[in-house]
Amino acid sequence: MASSRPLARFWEWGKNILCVGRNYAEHAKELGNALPAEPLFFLKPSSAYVREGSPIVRPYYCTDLQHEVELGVVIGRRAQAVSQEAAMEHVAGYALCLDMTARDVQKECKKRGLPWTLAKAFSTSCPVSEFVPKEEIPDPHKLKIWLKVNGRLRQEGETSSMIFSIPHLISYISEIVTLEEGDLILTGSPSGVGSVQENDEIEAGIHGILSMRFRVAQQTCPS
Ligand SMILES: O=C(O)/C=C/C(=O)CC(=O)C(=O)O
Ligand SMILES: [Mg+2]
Repeated sequence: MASSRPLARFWEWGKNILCVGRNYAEHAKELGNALPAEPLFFLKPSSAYVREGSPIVRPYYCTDLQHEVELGVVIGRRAQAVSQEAAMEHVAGYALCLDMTARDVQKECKKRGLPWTLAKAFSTSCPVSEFVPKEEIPDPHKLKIWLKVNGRLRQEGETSSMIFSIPHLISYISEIVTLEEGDLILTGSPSGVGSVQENDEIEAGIHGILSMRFRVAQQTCPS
């Protein structure tokens, strides 16, 4: 049953954030990864959301915080094992997202065969833009997403370059995790990911649709 809560504020719902990785060939290559045979995904908690006006906080245990700009897909209707053909009926809209990553920690986790939670799921690791209703984006595979740090372009990618399309991702994920209204899927980052420092300003956008800005802050080490 549809909820009466406005999806335009989906980040307040406390629902799941599912993040797809290695979904752009150039990005998989820049990190030295093979192309995936099927979608790779991981989770962030909903407390990872941060909105414009609040900073992205680099965790005290991280020495290399990196940006990944990604198109987010907001689920509007429960999806359990849906076909690719039916998948888009479950989409309510889109948002621009950053998959902030403690890259040094992720590298260590990969080396030791540990989960990526410390690298990907910390508080403020998921900055999000305004919600864009699906009617305003007739084809989500024809978007240009970009990211600048201190005014310098770092990332620019076409969503047409995704290895697995949005219907493919929804269908695949929904066979494993039942998707619910208010859930968000981050569809993976194009190439150009890089480090940010305290006080840097990150600006990111979907060309012709929206942009957002965040400042980077440093978490103090808990005593
Ligand atoms: O395997 C790695 O070294 C890194 C993978 C990622 O961080 C995956 C993503 O989050 C992405 O491609 O967007
Ligand atoms: Mg990512």
